[in-house]
Amino acid sequence: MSVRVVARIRPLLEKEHDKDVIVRADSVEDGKPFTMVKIPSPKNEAEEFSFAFNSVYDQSTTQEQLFTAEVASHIKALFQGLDVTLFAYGVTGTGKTHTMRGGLKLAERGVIPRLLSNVFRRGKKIAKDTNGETTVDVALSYYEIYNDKVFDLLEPPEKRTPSGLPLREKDGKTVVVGLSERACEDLKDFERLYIESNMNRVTAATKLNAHSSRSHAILRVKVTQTTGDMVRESTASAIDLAGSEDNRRTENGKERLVESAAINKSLFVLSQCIDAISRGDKRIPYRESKMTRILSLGQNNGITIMILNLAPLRSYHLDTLSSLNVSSRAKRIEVREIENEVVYKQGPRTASANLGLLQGGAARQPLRALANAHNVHTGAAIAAKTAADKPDKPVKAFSVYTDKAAAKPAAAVVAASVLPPSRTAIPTANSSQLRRSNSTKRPSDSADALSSRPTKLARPTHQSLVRPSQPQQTQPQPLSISAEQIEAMVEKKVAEILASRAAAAAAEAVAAAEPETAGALSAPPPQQSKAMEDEVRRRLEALERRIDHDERHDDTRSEGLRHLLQARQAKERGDDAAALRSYELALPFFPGQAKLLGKIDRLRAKLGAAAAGAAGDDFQVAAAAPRAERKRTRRPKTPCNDDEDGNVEGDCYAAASSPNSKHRPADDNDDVYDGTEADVDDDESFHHPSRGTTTTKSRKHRRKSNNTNNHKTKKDIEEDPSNSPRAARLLAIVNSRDLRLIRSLHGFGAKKAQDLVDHLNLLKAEDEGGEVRSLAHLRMLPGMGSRTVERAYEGLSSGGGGGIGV
Ligand SMILES: Nc1ncnc2c1ncn2[C@@H]1O[C@H](COP(=O)(O)OP(=O)(O)OP(=O)(O)O)[C@@H](O)[C@H]1O
Repeated sequence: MSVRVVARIRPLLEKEHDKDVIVRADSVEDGKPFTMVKIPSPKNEAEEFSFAFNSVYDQSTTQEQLFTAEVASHIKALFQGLDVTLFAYGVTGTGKTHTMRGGLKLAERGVIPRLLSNVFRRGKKIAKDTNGETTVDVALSYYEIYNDKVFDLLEPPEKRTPSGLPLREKDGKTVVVGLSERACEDLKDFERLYIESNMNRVTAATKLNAHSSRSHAILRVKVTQTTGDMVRESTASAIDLAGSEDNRRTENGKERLVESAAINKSLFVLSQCIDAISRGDKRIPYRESKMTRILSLGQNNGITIMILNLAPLRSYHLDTLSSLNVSSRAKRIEVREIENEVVYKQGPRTASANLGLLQGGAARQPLRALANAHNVHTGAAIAAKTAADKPDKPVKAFSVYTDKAAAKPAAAVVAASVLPPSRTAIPTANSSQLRRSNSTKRPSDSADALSSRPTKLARPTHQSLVRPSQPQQTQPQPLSISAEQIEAMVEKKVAEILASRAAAAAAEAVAAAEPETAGALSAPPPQQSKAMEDEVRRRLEALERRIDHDERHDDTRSEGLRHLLQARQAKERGDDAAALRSYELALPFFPGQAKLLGKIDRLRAKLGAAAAGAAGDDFQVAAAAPRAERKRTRRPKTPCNDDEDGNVEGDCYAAASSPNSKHRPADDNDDVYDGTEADVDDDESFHHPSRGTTTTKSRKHRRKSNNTNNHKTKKDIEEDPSNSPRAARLLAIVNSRDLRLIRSLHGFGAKKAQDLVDHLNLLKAEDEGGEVRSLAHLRMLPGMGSRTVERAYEGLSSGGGGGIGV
């Protein structure tokens, strides 16, 4: 199934004129629905370009018509376990937000509120039809990608960290770590939450749109259907992309330009992904922007609908052509229309327990991908045959292992009760596919079941679905594998290997020495046997370690990553003590990781040295400063202002040539440990915005240039300890949190000032007082640094930032 791409041409707005209209909807034949967009060539008005789409909606299309035609039919599929992704794409001011969100009036409501309304209605109907046997829960998460950083829209802006939330890959999907989720009871509940969260979204007036979205907004609606032990989860994602902008037309100011660059970059990456997929390239540049990582076009299963929004005006001519080009290529993207698997809270059978064990203990209905599940039409021949037998069966792009031979399992019964025939009608988009016939299914306990099934990555069962402990003997045993069982399996394998090697070696030796006795196998020479044994043991140990690691990996990794994330956030706050604690907590999850150990050592040394050197420090904090802050502030005498991650703002890279710094690799500010690269976001997601994207090169450059200021910074500030009038004045300005005053400091732009205020608010929210009490403390805040503090400090003496007298 391809991505469905539809185009919507918006009507003229107040000051727009008919004479400027150049885009129109057309059909291939008179009387047929519109499927073409026509637009003249920019070089020759007489020549017209045509772009074909799955559907085209002209200026007269209402919100309701669009929803009914494009979205309503997929709600059924959503409840059948398919994920549904809807996204609006187009130039700024073409109606994306109008299409997705719409207005407040009933008729003006966009796709999102209508989708929710339908989801709640269907959920209620299911509960009613099953007499409450099936419950439907709806939960929302809502976030934005602003300047390539992810922020939770369900949380107030004060709670944002400058670097936003990191991404990780889980079960083949990109997830946002630390994103909140809110249960939603009904439409009213949703509307309250949605309106509230939209206030947190970054929008601003630009020349092209009075309420331009400056971020990509992603709403995820998780639908969970529970019937007894069986849980089916599916997600509808509605994405309102920010619009591309031609900055020659927007007359954007500095801040808008930065946003615009981030928006344009991510949309450019999206168009590159679309091109690469439609060309069949192996490498798709998803990872080059967070938006494309999250959208995962062509990688996600389920149904994807792209709504291309167009303005009909000449002033958009080139932009319109460009977005028509990109989106018409998107039609070629194939999406696997695969339902999410049903998960059982409790294992329905014991026969397949071993399979469950090897797959990480998750009690799931095992699925076997079709040879070409990617293209669901490959099942057409089977589909045609099956259609005649079972016309009401839903479509699947995989076959299900059944346990027909085994005692009647709960699985089949529950599946039937959750999706009664009346509700398993094939979704429109699905109508060409049919379920494979039962003849293709194999019982899960057949002899070859284990060997012939494709390997699946072990996935941790969702916590809420973890099987409750079973006290009764008669209940199926929990799916787990003990260390003894692993040991026994490995022992057995090793014994077999040893025996066969010994036999082969003995046969070889005998054959070489005495051909006539070749038939009588004797033991290999003791030395050779010993060497073999050692070798096998060595491999055995490695295997054991790997099994042990694999088993624990998924479960523990997220816990470990959580600690790493907390450590990073603590560091961003400048709270080294908390960072150290979190790193130490993470250590058991990444045992022996050199990088992590290095970080811990450095932090310990830093905090220890700070404590030891506190008495002689020129920048002692005031006695009233909180303990954690004192720890942060008492730094080693080295005028090094890096944040132990190598993120350097100030003068520390005199230390770059010191023995200590040799141990610090250039990319040492990744919280990436063996096997977890895909899980923790890149470096840049942890960067403070004011630093921009820090490449190793630029970091080196900065280190170099900062070296030259090394002496000066320390000397100057030493002459002016924190309690000097000038320092007090600087601190008073900072602590005022007054953006205007802070911006008046030398070296502070709007962004730096805003970041500083955000950070102080964060400290306050976290009960750390939110006051900066010394220059040393100030230097340690994210985005600050010796150089910044020095400039601001010097600037004060020459009259800058003079709004506050002390
Ligand atoms: N189908 C429509 N009917 C009526 N008004 C529309 C329609 N589409 C867009 N508009 C109006 O056009 C203006 C721009 O629309 P909107 O803000 O949705 O654009 P956008 O593509 O989301 O822009 P940006 O990318 O800058 O956020 C708004 O005033 C909106 O109300």
